[in-house]
Amino acid sequence: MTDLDSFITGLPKAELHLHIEGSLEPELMFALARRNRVTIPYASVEEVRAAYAFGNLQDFLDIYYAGAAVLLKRQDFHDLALAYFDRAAADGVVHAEIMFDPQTHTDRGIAFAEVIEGLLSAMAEAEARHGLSSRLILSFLRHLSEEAAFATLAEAEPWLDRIAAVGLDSSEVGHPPAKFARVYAAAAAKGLRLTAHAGEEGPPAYVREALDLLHVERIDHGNRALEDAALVDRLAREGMTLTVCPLSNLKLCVVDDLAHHPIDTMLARGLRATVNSDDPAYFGGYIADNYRAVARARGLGKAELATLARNSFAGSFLPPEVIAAHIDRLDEWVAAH
Ligand code: HPA
Ligand SMILES: [Zn+2]
Repeated sequence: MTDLDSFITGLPKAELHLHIEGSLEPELMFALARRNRVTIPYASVEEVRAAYAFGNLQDFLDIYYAGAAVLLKRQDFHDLALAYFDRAAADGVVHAEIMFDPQTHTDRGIAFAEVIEGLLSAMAEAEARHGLSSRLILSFLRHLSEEAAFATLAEAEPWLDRIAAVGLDSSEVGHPPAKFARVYAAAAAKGLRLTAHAGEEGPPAYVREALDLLHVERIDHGNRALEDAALVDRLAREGMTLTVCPLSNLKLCVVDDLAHHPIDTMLARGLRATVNSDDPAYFGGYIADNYRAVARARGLGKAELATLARNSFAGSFLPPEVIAAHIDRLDEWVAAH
């Protein structure tokens, strides 16, 4: 390991953009298919990995939703999330805010309780095992209706004290944030924090809608905001966090080459960018792999990497005093390395 590799692994960091269903490794997919007697359209782990070549977001989503079919029981969601937390802890993650897509499961007849109780028990175990804190982000599937999102929010009611925020994911183009303005207002009224995917494939106007109509506190991805200079100035002025996912951007053809990834441009323009893994089992790397990939491709040094990690705590949904303590510890760690 080079000095920069071990700096990246050891750097205390938060992960803010992670779909727990996207952390389903092919090995676990096979194990759960066997355990639950679910048929999957692959003969081997190698065949699964070979299928992970995507031309765009929808290519990926089709395979990602199909993979989730092996998740049936509380224990499955627990095993899935604990495997992620073990892997994240090894990458220096001390806090993770994980998204889950209830509709992917409830639409298959799985009870909301099975999904969330499995995730919550893994979160408790991760805290005990690694000292890794975590929060849940309930994400609405934007290709489904406003009515379906409202129904999902209603199903979540008994667990609202254990859900930090709502998010918005799935097929972006054709499903603008405006479609969910009323759902987001209802979520905010229930005390939930707000984030949404915007500007991954969708235009800068979707990022503006997320700000103006959803009143989000962070933007997931946000790459295409860079096409609009006035929007960039606004995001910088408002200190908006962008949860950027470099290997995802490469695999989903949001960038053609990591050598052209805009992460350092974002920092240079004063944007509060962070680095995250999105769907690590599908995109070829966990969070430290993402830091390493952009560090190599864009020549980032320790100071920029520390800024990305500092931004990850600053943009989290933790209370201000907890954020301040994380940043103090990070700064001490950086000074010693
Ligand atoms: O990167 C993503 N974009 C939109 N929806 C998603 N669901 C999982 N990952 C993603
Ligand atoms: Zn995402």
